[in-house]
Amino acid sequence: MVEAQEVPVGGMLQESFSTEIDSKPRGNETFIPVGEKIYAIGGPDDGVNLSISVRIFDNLTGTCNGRGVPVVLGAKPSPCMDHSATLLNKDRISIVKTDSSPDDKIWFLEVDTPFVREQKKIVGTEVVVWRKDVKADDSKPIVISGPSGVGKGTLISQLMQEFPSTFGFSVSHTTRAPREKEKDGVHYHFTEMSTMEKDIKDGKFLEFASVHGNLYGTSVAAVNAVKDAGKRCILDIDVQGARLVRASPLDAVFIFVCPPSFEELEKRLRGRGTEAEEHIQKRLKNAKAELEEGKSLGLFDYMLENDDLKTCYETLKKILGLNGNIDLPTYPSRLHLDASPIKGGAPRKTGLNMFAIDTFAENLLNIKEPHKPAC
Ligand SMILES: Nc1ncnc2c1ncn2[C@@H]1O[C@H](COP(=O)(O)OP(=O)(O)OP(=O)(O)O)[C@@H](O)[C@H]1O
Ligand SMILES: Nc1nc2c(ncn2[C@@H]2O[C@H](COP(=O)(O)O)[C@@H](O)[C@H]2O)c(=O)[nH]1
Repeated sequence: MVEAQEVPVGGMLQESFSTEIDSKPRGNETFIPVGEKIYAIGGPDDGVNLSISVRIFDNLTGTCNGRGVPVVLGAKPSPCMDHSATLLNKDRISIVKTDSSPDDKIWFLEVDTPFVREQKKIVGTEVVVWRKDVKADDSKPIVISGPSGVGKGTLISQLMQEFPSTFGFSVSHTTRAPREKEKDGVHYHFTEMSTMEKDIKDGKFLEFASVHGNLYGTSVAAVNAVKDAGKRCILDIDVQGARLVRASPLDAVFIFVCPPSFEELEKRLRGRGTEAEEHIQKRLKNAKAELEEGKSLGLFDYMLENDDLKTCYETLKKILGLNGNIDLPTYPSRLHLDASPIKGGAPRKTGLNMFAIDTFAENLLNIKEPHKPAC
Protein backbone atom coordinates (compact mmCIF):
# COMPACT_ATOMS: atom_id res chain seq x y z
CA MET A 1 0.00 0.00 0.00
CA VAL A 2 1.27 3.43 -0.88
CA GLU A 3 0.75 6.10 1.69
CA ALA A 4 0.62 9.47 0.07
CA GLN A 5 1.02 12.19 2.63
CA GLU A 6 2.31 15.08 0.68
CA VAL A 7 1.95 18.32 2.59
CA PRO A 8 2.16 21.46 0.52
CA VAL A 9 4.50 24.18 1.66
CA GLY A 10 2.63 26.86 3.53
CA GLY A 11 0.16 24.33 4.94
CA MET A 12 -0.79 23.59 8.54
CA LEU A 13 2.53 22.06 9.52
CA GLN A 14 4.40 25.19 8.76
CA GLU A 15 2.40 27.09 11.38
CA SER A 16 2.97 24.46 14.05
CA PHE A 17 6.72 25.05 14.21
CA SER A 18 7.90 27.11 17.10
CA THR A 19 11.33 28.08 15.86
CA GLU A 20 10.84 30.76 13.30
CA ILE A 21 14.09 30.22 11.43
CA ASP A 22 13.48 26.51 11.10
CA SER A 23 9.80 26.61 10.36
CA LYS A 24 9.95 29.03 7.47
CA PRO A 25 9.77 27.14 4.21
CA ARG A 26 12.77 27.87 2.10
CA GLY A 27 12.17 28.18 -1.62
CA ASN A 28 10.09 25.27 -2.81
CA GLU A 29 10.57 23.13 0.29
CA THR A 30 8.07 20.29 0.68
CA PHE A 31 7.22 19.03 4.18
CA ILE A 32 6.64 15.30 4.57
CA PRO A 33 5.66 13.88 7.97
CA VAL A 34 7.16 10.48 8.73
CA GLY A 35 6.26 9.17 12.18
CA GLU A 36 7.41 11.70 14.72
CA LYS A 37 9.49 13.66 12.26
CA ILE A 38 8.97 16.00 9.39
CA TYR A 39 11.33 15.91 6.44
CA ALA A 40 11.68 19.25 4.70
CA ILE A 41 12.89 18.62 1.17
CA GLY A 42 13.96 21.38 -1.19
CA GLY A 43 16.24 24.29 -0.67
CA PRO A 44 16.92 27.98 -0.74
CA ASP A 45 15.85 29.83 -3.83
CA ASP A 46 18.87 31.47 -5.35
CA GLY A 47 16.62 33.12 -7.86
CA VAL A 48 17.41 30.65 -10.62
CA ASN A 49 17.70 27.13 -9.26
CA LEU A 50 16.57 25.33 -6.15
CA SER A 51 18.79 22.77 -4.54
CA ILE A 52 17.31 19.61 -3.06
CA SER A 53 18.53 19.78 0.51
CA VAL A 54 17.00 17.95 3.48
CA ARG A 55 16.16 19.20 6.98
CA ILE A 56 14.49 17.20 9.73
CA PHE A 57 12.11 18.58 12.38
CA ASP A 58 10.39 17.04 15.31
CA ASN A 59 6.75 16.66 14.29
CA LEU A 60 5.38 17.62 17.71
CA THR A 61 7.63 20.47 18.78
CA GLY A 62 8.60 21.78 15.38
CA THR A 63 12.17 22.03 16.60
CA CYS A 64 15.27 20.32 15.36
CA ASN A 65 18.74 19.39 16.51
CA GLY A 66 21.27 21.95 15.34
CA ARG A 67 20.27 23.07 11.89
CA GLY A 68 18.31 19.88 11.42
CA VAL A 69 20.62 18.79 8.63
CA PRO A 70 21.16 15.01 8.50
CA VAL A 71 24.11 13.07 7.16
CA VAL A 72 23.27 12.58 3.50
CA LEU A 73 24.50 9.42 1.77
CA GLY A 74 24.27 8.53 -1.91
CA ALA A 75 24.41 10.84 -4.92
CA LYS A 76 22.24 13.90 -4.44
CA PRO A 77 19.81 14.97 -7.18
CA SER A 78 20.83 18.02 -9.16
CA PRO A 79 18.87 21.21 -8.44
CA CYS A 80 15.49 21.76 -10.02
CA MET A 81 12.90 24.50 -10.06
CA ASP A 82 10.08 22.41 -8.67
CA HIS A 83 9.32 18.97 -7.34
CA SER A 84 6.63 16.94 -5.65
CA ALA A 85 7.22 14.49 -2.82
CA THR A 86 5.28 11.48 -1.56
CA LEU A 87 5.88 9.12 1.34
CA LEU A 88 6.09 5.45 0.30
CA ASN A 89 5.98 2.48 2.64
CA LYS A 90 6.62 4.75 5.63
CA ASP A 91 10.35 4.47 5.01
CA ARG A 92 11.18 6.43 1.86
CA ILE A 93 10.01 9.50 0.03
CA SER A 94 9.70 9.61 -3.73
CA ILE A 95 10.68 12.90 -5.33
CA VAL A 96 9.52 13.76 -8.82
CA LYS A 97 11.48 16.62 -10.32
CA THR A 98 8.96 18.33 -12.55
CA ASP A 99 11.38 20.13 -14.83
CA SER A 100 14.01 17.41 -15.35
CA SER A 101 14.87 14.98 -18.11
CA PRO A 102 13.24 11.51 -17.89
CA ASP A 103 16.43 9.83 -16.62
CA ASP A 104 16.80 12.43 -13.84
CA LYS A 105 13.18 12.80 -12.92
CA ILE A 106 12.45 10.30 -10.17
CA TRP A 107 14.45 9.95 -6.98
CA PHE A 108 13.96 8.24 -3.64
CA LEU A 109 15.03 9.55 -0.27
CA GLU A 110 15.36 6.64 2.17
CA VAL A 111 14.45 7.93 5.63
CA ASP A 112 13.73 4.85 7.71
CA THR A 113 14.84 1.78 5.75
CA PRO A 114 16.88 -0.91 7.56
CA PHE A 115 20.01 0.50 5.95
CA VAL A 116 19.24 4.02 7.18
CA ARG A 117 18.51 2.74 10.69
CA GLU A 118 21.79 0.88 10.71
CA GLN A 119 23.73 3.91 9.51
CA LYS A 120 22.06 6.09 12.16
CA LYS A 121 23.36 3.72 14.81
CA ILE A 122 26.86 3.91 13.34
CA VAL A 123 27.09 7.69 12.98
CA GLY A 124 24.88 8.51 15.97
CA THR A 125 22.87 11.16 14.17
CA GLU A 126 20.12 11.52 11.58
CA VAL A 127 20.89 9.90 8.21
CA VAL A 128 19.10 9.91 4.87
CA VAL A 129 20.09 8.13 1.66
CA TRP A 130 19.40 9.33 -1.87
CA ARG A 131 18.65 6.72 -4.53
CA LYS A 132 17.92 7.39 -8.15
CA ASP A 133 15.10 5.56 -9.86
CA VAL A 134 15.84 1.90 -9.88
CA LYS A 135 17.72 0.40 -12.74
CA ALA A 136 16.80 -3.05 -13.87
CA ASP A 137 18.65 -5.41 -11.56
CA ASP A 138 20.06 -7.15 -14.60
CA SER A 139 22.35 -4.25 -15.41
CA LYS A 140 23.59 -3.18 -11.99
CA PRO A 141 27.13 -3.87 -10.87
CA ILE A 142 27.41 -6.90 -8.59
CA VAL A 143 29.19 -6.83 -5.25
CA ILE A 144 30.15 -10.28 -3.99
CA SER A 145 31.37 -10.65 -0.42
CA GLY A 146 31.95 -13.48 1.99
CA PRO A 147 34.69 -14.98 4.13
CA SER A 148 38.02 -15.95 2.66
CA GLY A 149 37.88 -19.42 1.10
CA VAL A 150 34.10 -19.57 0.73
CA GLY A 151 34.37 -19.73 -3.07
CA LYS A 152 33.70 -16.18 -4.29
CA GLY A 153 36.57 -16.28 -6.77
CA THR A 154 35.53 -19.72 -8.01
CA LEU A 155 31.96 -18.59 -8.66
CA ILE A 156 33.10 -15.38 -10.35
CA SER A 157 35.51 -17.31 -12.61
CA GLN A 158 32.70 -19.59 -13.71
CA LEU A 159 30.49 -16.62 -14.46
CA MET A 160 33.22 -14.87 -16.45
CA GLN A 161 33.96 -18.04 -18.36
CA GLU A 162 30.36 -18.71 -19.30
CA PHE A 163 29.48 -15.08 -19.98
CA PRO A 164 32.70 -13.34 -21.09
CA SER A 165 30.90 -10.59 -22.98
CA THR A 166 28.41 -9.89 -20.22
CA PHE A 167 30.64 -9.56 -17.17
CA GLY A 168 33.85 -7.74 -16.41
CA PHE A 169 35.88 -8.09 -13.24
CA SER A 170 36.78 -5.00 -11.26
CA VAL A 171 40.51 -5.50 -10.76
CA SER A 172 41.27 -4.36 -7.21
CA HIS A 173 44.48 -2.90 -5.87
CA THR A 174 46.22 -4.68 -3.02
CA THR A 175 49.40 -4.38 -0.99
CA ARG A 176 49.58 -8.16 -0.49
CA ALA A 177 52.20 -10.13 -2.39
CA PRO A 178 51.07 -11.99 -5.54
CA ARG A 179 50.37 -15.72 -5.26
CA GLU A 180 52.18 -18.07 -7.58
CA LYS A 181 49.79 -17.94 -10.52
CA GLU A 182 48.45 -14.43 -10.02
CA LYS A 183 49.15 -11.84 -12.69
CA ASP A 184 49.50 -8.13 -12.07
CA GLY A 185 46.64 -6.23 -13.72
CA VAL A 186 44.55 -9.40 -14.10
CA HIS A 187 43.91 -10.73 -10.60
CA TYR A 188 44.98 -7.57 -8.79
CA HIS A 189 46.97 -4.43 -9.31
CA PHE A 190 49.75 -5.30 -6.89
CA THR A 191 51.00 -2.11 -5.36
CA GLU A 192 53.12 -0.50 -2.66
CA MET A 193 51.46 0.79 0.50
CA SER A 194 52.78 4.35 -0.04
CA THR A 195 51.49 4.48 -3.63
CA MET A 196 48.10 3.18 -2.65
CA GLU A 197 47.83 5.56 0.29
CA LYS A 198 48.61 8.50 -1.99
CA ASP A 199 46.03 7.36 -4.55
CA ILE A 200 43.45 7.02 -1.78
CA LYS A 201 44.22 10.59 -0.63
CA ASP A 202 43.86 11.75 -4.23
CA GLY A 203 40.33 10.33 -4.30
CA LYS A 204 41.06 7.58 -6.81
CA PHE A 205 39.29 4.88 -4.80
CA LEU A 206 35.63 4.06 -4.59
CA GLU A 207 36.33 2.05 -1.44
CA PHE A 208 39.25 0.54 0.42
CA ALA A 209 39.78 -1.52 3.55
CA SER A 210 42.42 -3.22 5.60
CA VAL A 211 41.73 -6.94 5.14
CA HIS A 212 43.71 -9.73 6.84
CA GLY A 213 46.57 -7.28 7.44
CA ASN A 214 46.83 -5.85 3.91
CA LEU A 215 45.23 -2.92 2.15
CA TYR A 216 42.72 -3.68 -0.62
CA GLY A 217 40.68 -1.23 -2.65
CA THR A 218 38.50 -0.68 -5.69
CA SER A 219 39.62 2.21 -7.83
CA VAL A 220 37.09 4.32 -9.67
CA ALA A 221 39.10 3.56 -12.82
CA ALA A 222 38.68 -0.21 -12.32
CA VAL A 223 34.90 0.07 -12.26
CA ASN A 224 34.86 2.54 -15.15
CA ALA A 225 37.07 0.26 -17.27
CA VAL A 226 34.45 -2.48 -17.06
CA LYS A 227 31.62 -0.07 -17.73
CA ASP A 228 33.46 1.42 -20.71
CA ALA A 229 33.93 -2.07 -22.12
CA GLY A 230 30.15 -2.38 -22.18
CA LYS A 231 30.09 -5.02 -19.45
CA ARG A 232 28.45 -5.56 -16.12
CA CYS A 233 30.93 -5.03 -13.33
CA ILE A 234 31.66 -7.66 -10.66
CA LEU A 235 33.37 -6.59 -7.45
CA ASP A 236 34.88 -9.24 -5.16
CA ILE A 237 35.35 -7.26 -1.95
CA ASP A 238 35.15 -7.80 1.79
CA VAL A 239 32.22 -6.77 3.99
CA GLN A 240 33.78 -3.45 5.03
CA GLY A 241 34.16 -2.58 1.36
CA ALA A 242 30.58 -3.68 0.62
CA ARG A 243 29.35 -1.36 3.34
CA LEU A 244 31.26 1.55 1.81
CA VAL A 245 29.94 0.80 -1.68
CA ARG A 246 26.41 0.56 -0.27
CA ALA A 247 26.81 4.13 1.03
CA SER A 248 28.31 5.34 -2.26
CA PRO A 249 26.48 6.45 -5.40
CA LEU A 250 27.19 3.08 -7.09
CA ASP A 251 23.84 1.33 -7.22
CA ALA A 252 24.74 -2.34 -7.08
CA VAL A 253 23.31 -5.75 -6.24
CA PHE A 254 24.91 -7.05 -3.03
CA ILE A 255 25.44 -10.79 -2.57
CA PHE A 256 26.88 -12.45 0.50
CA VAL A 257 28.29 -15.96 0.04
CA CYS A 258 28.38 -18.14 3.14
CA PRO A 259 29.82 -21.64 3.68
CA PRO A 260 27.76 -24.69 4.65
CA SER A 261 29.78 -24.90 7.86
CA PHE A 262 32.80 -23.36 9.49
CA GLU A 263 34.66 -26.69 9.23
CA GLU A 264 34.08 -26.77 5.49
CA LEU A 265 35.36 -23.20 5.19
CA GLU A 266 38.54 -24.16 7.01
CA LYS A 267 38.93 -27.23 4.78
CA ARG A 268 38.63 -25.11 1.62
CA LEU A 269 41.03 -22.48 2.85
CA ARG A 270 43.63 -25.12 3.73
CA GLY A 271 42.89 -27.11 0.57
CA ARG A 272 43.63 -24.06 -1.59
CA GLY A 273 47.16 -24.15 -0.28
CA THR A 274 47.87 -20.48 -0.84
CA GLU A 275 48.32 -19.25 2.73
CA ALA A 276 50.78 -20.08 5.48
CA GLU A 277 49.27 -21.46 8.70
CA GLU A 278 49.56 -18.12 10.47
CA HIS A 279 47.56 -16.43 7.72
CA ILE A 280 44.98 -19.20 7.63
CA GLN A 281 44.39 -18.63 11.33
CA LYS A 282 43.98 -14.90 10.78
CA ARG A 283 41.52 -15.44 7.90
CA LEU A 284 39.48 -17.93 9.92
CA LYS A 285 39.30 -15.54 12.86
CA ASN A 286 38.14 -12.75 10.56
CA ALA A 287 35.63 -15.12 8.93
CA LYS A 288 33.67 -15.34 12.18
CA ALA A 289 33.20 -11.58 12.31
CA GLU A 290 32.42 -11.43 8.58
CA LEU A 291 29.73 -14.10 8.89
CA GLU A 292 28.16 -12.09 11.70
CA GLU A 293 28.32 -8.92 9.65
CA GLY A 294 26.92 -10.68 6.62
CA LYS A 295 23.57 -11.01 8.28
CA SER A 296 23.52 -7.31 9.10
CA LEU A 297 20.10 -6.22 7.94
CA GLY A 298 19.99 -3.98 4.93
CA LEU A 299 23.52 -4.55 3.74
CA PHE A 300 23.13 -7.55 1.46
CA ASP A 301 20.33 -8.17 -0.98
CA TYR A 302 21.01 -11.90 -1.29
CA MET A 303 22.43 -14.58 0.94
CA LEU A 304 23.90 -17.44 -1.08
CA GLU A 305 25.10 -20.64 0.49
CA ASN A 306 27.98 -22.29 -1.33
CA ASP A 307 27.60 -25.94 -0.40
CA ASP A 308 27.50 -27.88 -3.65
CA LEU A 309 29.33 -25.68 -6.15
CA LYS A 310 27.16 -26.60 -9.15
CA THR A 311 23.94 -25.86 -7.28
CA CYS A 312 25.32 -22.64 -5.89
CA TYR A 313 26.43 -21.47 -9.33
CA GLU A 314 22.99 -22.20 -10.80
CA THR A 315 21.40 -20.21 -7.97
CA LEU A 316 23.77 -17.33 -8.56
CA LYS A 317 22.75 -17.29 -12.21
CA LYS A 318 19.12 -17.27 -11.15
CA ILE A 319 19.74 -14.27 -8.88
CA LEU A 320 21.42 -12.48 -11.75
CA GLY A 321 18.57 -13.31 -14.09
CA LEU A 322 20.84 -15.39 -16.32
CA ASN A 323 19.17 -18.76 -16.56
CA GLY A 324 18.64 -19.47 -20.21
CA ASN A 325 20.36 -16.22 -21.22
CA ILE A 326 22.93 -15.91 -23.92
CA ASP A 327 26.15 -14.02 -23.41
CA LEU A 328 25.55 -10.38 -24.38
CA PRO A 329 27.02 -7.10 -23.22
CA THR A 330 24.63 -5.39 -20.83
CA TYR A 331 26.16 -1.96 -20.34
CA PRO A 332 25.49 0.89 -21.00
CA SER A 333 22.67 -0.02 -18.75
CA ARG A 334 19.13 -0.29 -19.91
CA LEU A 335 17.82 2.28 -17.50
CA HIS A 336 14.23 1.75 -16.71
CA LEU A 337 11.88 2.98 -14.11
CA ASP A 338 10.84 0.29 -11.75
CA ALA A 339 7.23 1.10 -11.03
CA SER A 340 7.16 -1.11 -7.92
CA PRO A 341 7.61 1.77 -5.47
CA ILE A 342 4.68 3.55 -6.98
CA LYS A 343 2.65 0.40 -6.59
CA GLY A 344 3.87 0.16 -3.02
CA GLY A 345 6.89 -2.10 -3.44
CA ALA A 346 10.35 -1.16 -2.34
CA PRO A 347 12.35 0.82 -4.89
CA ARG A 348 15.41 -1.20 -4.03
CA LYS A 349 15.81 -4.38 -2.14
CA THR A 350 16.64 -3.60 1.42
CA GLY A 351 15.30 -6.88 2.70
CA LEU A 352 17.20 -10.07 2.26
CA ASN A 353 16.40 -12.42 -0.58
CA MET A 354 17.15 -15.95 0.41
CA PHE A 355 18.47 -18.48 -2.01
CA ALA A 356 19.77 -21.94 -1.33
CA ILE A 357 18.66 -21.72 2.25
CA ASP A 358 20.17 -24.55 4.11
CA THR A 359 20.79 -25.18 7.74
CA PHE A 360 23.83 -22.96 7.94
CA ALA A 361 22.19 -19.97 6.30
CA GLU A 362 19.14 -20.45 8.45
CA ASN A 363 21.25 -20.41 11.55
CA LEU A 364 23.06 -17.40 10.26
CA LEU A 365 19.88 -15.47 9.80
CA ASN A 366 18.03 -16.86 12.78
CA ILE A 367 14.98 -17.37 10.66
CA LYS A 368 14.30 -20.82 12.05
CA GLU A 369 14.66 -22.31 15.45
CA PRO A 370 18.39 -22.84 15.40
CA HIS A 371 20.16 -26.01 14.70
CA LYS A 372 23.43 -25.61 16.49
CA PRO A 373 25.16 -22.74 14.66
CA ALA A 374 28.17 -23.87 12.68
CA CYS A 375 30.18 -20.81 13.63
N1 LIG B 1 31.30 -25.47 -3.34
C1 LIG B 1 32.57 -25.81 -3.16
N2 LIG B 1 32.86 -27.02 -2.70
C2 LIG B 1 34.14 -27.39 -2.47
N3 LIG B 1 35.21 -26.59 -2.70
C3 LIG B 1 34.98 -25.36 -3.16
C4 LIG B 1 33.66 -24.90 -3.41
N4 LIG B 1 33.73 -23.62 -3.86
C5 LIG B 1 35.04 -23.31 -3.89
N5 LIG B 1 35.80 -24.35 -3.49
C6 LIG B 1 37.26 -24.39 -3.32
O1 LIG B 1 37.56 -23.64 -2.15
C7 LIG B 1 38.80 -22.94 -2.30
C8 LIG B 1 38.56 -21.47 -2.04
O2 LIG B 1 37.80 -20.93 -3.08
P1 LIG B 1 38.03 -19.45 -3.60
O3 LIG B 1 39.48 -19.20 -3.82
O4 LIG B 1 37.15 -19.25 -4.76
O5 LIG B 1 37.55 -18.63 -2.34
P2 LIG B 1 37.37 -17.05 -2.15
O6 LIG B 1 36.11 -16.82 -1.44
O7 LIG B 1 37.55 -16.35 -3.45
O8 LIG B 1 38.59 -16.71 -1.19
P3 LIG B 1 39.35 -15.32 -0.95
O9 LIG B 1 38.41 -14.38 -0.38
O10 LIG B 1 40.46 -15.68 -0.01
O11 LIG B 1 39.89 -14.85 -2.28
C9 LIG B 1 39.29 -23.24 -3.69
O12 LIG B 1 40.26 -24.25 -3.63
C10 LIG B 1 38.06 -23.73 -4.44
O13 LIG B 1 38.36 -24.64 -5.46
N1 LIG C 1 37.37 -4.03 0.53
C1 LIG C 1 37.98 -4.72 -0.42
N2 LIG C 1 38.18 -6.03 -0.26
C2 LIG C 1 38.77 -6.70 -1.27
C3 LIG C 1 39.16 -6.08 -2.46
N3 LIG C 1 39.71 -7.01 -3.27
C4 LIG C 1 39.66 -8.18 -2.61
N4 LIG C 1 39.08 -7.99 -1.40
C5 LIG C 1 38.81 -9.00 -0.38
O1 LIG C 1 39.98 -9.35 0.28
C6 LIG C 1 39.88 -10.66 0.79
C7 LIG C 1 41.12 -11.43 0.60
O2 LIG C 1 41.42 -11.61 -0.75
P1 LIG C 1 42.66 -12.52 -1.23
O3 LIG C 1 42.73 -12.35 -2.71
O4 LIG C 1 43.87 -12.01 -0.52
O5 LIG C 1 42.34 -13.93 -0.81
C8 LIG C 1 38.66 -11.28 0.11
O6 LIG C 1 37.60 -11.34 1.06
C9 LIG C 1 38.30 -10.30 -0.95
O7 LIG C 1 36.91 -10.25 -1.16
C10 LIG C 1 38.90 -4.69 -2.59
O8 LIG C 1 39.19 -4.06 -3.60
N5 LIG C 1 38.31 -4.07 -1.56
